[in-house]
Amino acid sequence: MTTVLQTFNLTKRFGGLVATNDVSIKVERGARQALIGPNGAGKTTLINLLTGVLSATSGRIELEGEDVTRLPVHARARRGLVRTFQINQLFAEMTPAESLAVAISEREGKGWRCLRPLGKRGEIMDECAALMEQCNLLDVKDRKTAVLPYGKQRLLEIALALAAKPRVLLLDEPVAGVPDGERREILNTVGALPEDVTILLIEHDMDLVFSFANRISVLVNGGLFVEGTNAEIARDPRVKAVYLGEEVVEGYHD
Ligand SMILES: Nc1ncnc2c1ncn2[C@@H]1O[C@H](COP(=O)(O)OP(=O)(O)OP(=O)(O)O)[C@@H](O)[C@H]1O
Repeated sequence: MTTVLQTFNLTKRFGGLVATNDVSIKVERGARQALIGPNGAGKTTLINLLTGVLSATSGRIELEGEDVTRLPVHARARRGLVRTFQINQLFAEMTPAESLAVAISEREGKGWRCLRPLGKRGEIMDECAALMEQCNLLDVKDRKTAVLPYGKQRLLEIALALAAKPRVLLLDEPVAGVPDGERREILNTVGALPEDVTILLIEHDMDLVFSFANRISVLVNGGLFVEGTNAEIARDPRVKAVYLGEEVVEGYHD
């Protein structure tokens, strides 16, 4: 197996608080890996370190063997390390079709010219349509993002991340805040993501974690507490203990 993303003794301090404590994790190519942990465990901080939103106090991050620890967000994204991001403010006035056309066009270095009937517009529109189909957005493609159901907005976040052609996709709580009736579409879309895209999922929803991931890393107090297959994590009494009786891994069966 090839390691795509790896951290070496990664540490982040905020004053006296150690939010990420000496974390060394490996993500293999094609993995479906989940990052879980109780509130305040350091999940968001770790993701922000991986994407470059935060800079590490010490330690190293490698993407496909290349040291990216000091690279800015956009340079890591260009190398294929992409996260879902909150669209609510960014693209509120645009339709999914327009936002995706812009995202694809930006990736191709063509800026906003895609909105004019010029050049490779046809190819961009084809890719746009394919992404909307993949992410269940065709039925809302011409509606303003601001008025879309929340589940569709989260799907658009995934589609926009896919438009960047990620090699590693960091999915940040894709069903957080989504009403029950809209979750299935997201679970299906996430479940059908292309196999060649490596995925690290941060999630509180254990149904999604156990149905989607094949490897789980548990963070506690900023440190990597335990890592293993779904079955190993589900039966590990230490994991149950750190969640202090929350209904976390009870529902999982081999
Ligand atoms: N910018 C910051 N300044 C100071 N402390 C911070 C900052 N960001 C995070 N922390 C602290 O770092 C610790 C880890 O926070 P983080 O948000 O990474 O945890 P989390 O696992 O994502 O939590 P949750 O599941 O609640 O989102 C917490 O104690 C938090 O208060």
